[in-house]
Amino acid sequence: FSPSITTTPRSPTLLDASKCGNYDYDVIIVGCGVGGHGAALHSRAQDLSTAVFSGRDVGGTCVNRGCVPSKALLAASGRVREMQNEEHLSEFGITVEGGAQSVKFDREGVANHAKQLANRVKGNLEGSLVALGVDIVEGKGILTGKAHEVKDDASGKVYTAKDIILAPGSIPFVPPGVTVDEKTVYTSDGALELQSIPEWVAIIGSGYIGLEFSDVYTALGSEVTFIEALPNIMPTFDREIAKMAERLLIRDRPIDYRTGVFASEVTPGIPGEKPVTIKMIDAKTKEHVETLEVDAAMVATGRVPNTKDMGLEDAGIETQRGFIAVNEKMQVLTKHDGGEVVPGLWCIGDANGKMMLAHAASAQGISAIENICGREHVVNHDAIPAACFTHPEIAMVGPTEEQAIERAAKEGWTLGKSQGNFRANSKALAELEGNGIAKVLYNKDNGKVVAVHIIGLHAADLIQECANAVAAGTTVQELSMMVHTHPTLCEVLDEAFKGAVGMSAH
Ligand SMILES: Cc1cc2nc3c(=O)[nH]c(=O)nc-3n(C[C@H](O)[C@H](O)[C@H](O)COP(=O)(O)OP(=O)(O)OC[C@H]3O[C@@H](n4cnc5c(N)ncnc54)[C@H](O)[C@@H]3O)c2cc1C
Ligand SMILES: NC(=O)c1ccc[n+]([C@@H]2O[C@H](COP(=O)([O-])OP(=O)(O)OC[C@H]3O[C@@H](n4cnc5c(N)ncnc54)[C@H](O)[C@@H]3O)[C@@H](O)[C@H]2O)c1
Repeated sequence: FSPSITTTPRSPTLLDASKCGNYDYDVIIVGCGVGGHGAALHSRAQDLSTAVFSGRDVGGTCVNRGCVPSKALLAASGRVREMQNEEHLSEFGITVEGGAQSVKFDREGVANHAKQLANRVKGNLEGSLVALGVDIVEGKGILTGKAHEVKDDASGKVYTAKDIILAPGSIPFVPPGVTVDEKTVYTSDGALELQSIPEWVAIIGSGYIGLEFSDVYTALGSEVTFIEALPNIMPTFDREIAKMAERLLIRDRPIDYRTGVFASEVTPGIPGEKPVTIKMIDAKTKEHVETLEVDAAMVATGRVPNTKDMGLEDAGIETQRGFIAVNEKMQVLTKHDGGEVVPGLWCIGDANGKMMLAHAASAQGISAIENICGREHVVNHDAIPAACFTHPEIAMVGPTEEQAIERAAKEGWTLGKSQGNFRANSKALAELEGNGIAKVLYNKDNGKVVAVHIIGLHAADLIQECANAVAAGTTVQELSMMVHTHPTLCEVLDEAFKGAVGMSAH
């Protein structure tokens, strides 16, 4: 996540709050993750006096314990995988003296790369806030129960603002019965420190986090067993893509899995002395099915909002499993069903549960500020892309094919489908990465792109063109006439767009 500074730096704002009348600030933001940071930058760009409560955690999950360090681990481990793959190297005509297996890595060095990158991005983030004149309050912000007020839990000082944006983010969800010691049984928080590379690690949950870490672990030499509660592995992904991912990311690697089972009891071990034990029960019958003894277990079973102890009850706000209800404009509602708008209170990012992605949090922050400024704005969540940074990557925008079929039937339009292939793409073949597809789903009646799912080299970068198309309502007819650079991976999409209108790509 790279912060962009878009306005002229100003001096601190506390004393020159010009628009906020009787308040200390125009806007106070509680939480300084990417959501809070995005909101703060946009708030200053509108010349609003702005303060952020950071809870001593500038950058939040994404920068310190999420996107940034995990991508550093994936980058380093991906290189190890590639350089140790003798067959792959020999196809390029490359040999490594002493054999590809002589390529070594240093666990601490890899871990340091992740840590240093996180610190660097955190510093950049903090620097951008300071340069723009955002006041940073280091403590935690707690609603006092009186409108427009936030208390600093460290000093007890109360600050006021015309508008308050809650951006407290999320923390790992640990299912009941699972004991985490962050050494042998850990969440992503512990895993990112890469304290060890276990010989055999069980990963509980086959979502984004589980998949990305299976990529890191297998590249660094571990064997992985997935434990997934739902009947399919990778249950939240488009089925066709998940099947292909199973071939590319699971079957060819030292990975096996159990599906339809809950990890009901997980007990930490002692490295080198006592294994981690994992009792599994059938997801339907709840009967014990198996007990595994492994070197380590990673808990990747989703995330829950970090909204405890921030004074929500005192402010008359009822949460659902901790999630704060918001309307389309990001205004906080008193409750999830039939709640009323709480004036001057907004919630963005993971805590509102709309979409747990860094760029979604930031986009919601910008949107909230637009609405605060009186310019009505609604984020189109259907046009927000997502990516899983495995090797190869998986990326998508819009509903899965299964969801799109349902949507088309319900709304009465015809679903079209067209595919581009990496195996026919010159750039992919030059990289010896011919595995993968790009699937474009569109509305046959008006030509508009509904969703795109890609698995293949640099899918995370390729998806942006598709997200822009969904956002702008571009049709496959228009896309098929747009010129794509040759030779690039973008031509995989060109093939799919052209295929949708009966043209053939070169
Ligand atoms: C391992 C991992 C990898 C990920 N990879 C990606 C990825 O590649 N791409 C992607 O888009 N997303 C990724 N995510 C998800 C992404 O990190 C989150 O969606 C994003 O961080 C949400 O931003 P946020 O601002 O809502 O919350 P957070 O980043 O969680 O920030 C909230 C901040 O508020 C602070 N806070 C909480 N309460 C208070 C309070 N009362 N007062 C002051 N401060 C408070 C918290 O300490 C935290 O610093 C990943 C997550 C994980 C765990
Ligand atoms: N690249 C990215 O964009 C990225 C990367 C990592 C995380 N994230 C975000 O972080 C959030 C959390 O990721 P995640 O992978 O933890 O959650 P997830 O919701 O993607 O996947 C969790 C999986 O765990 C399974 N599960 C839950 N309880 C279980 C149990 N007791 N036993 C066995 N399986 C169980 C679920 O069925 C599900 O498949 C996601 O919402 C994602 O948006 C994004």
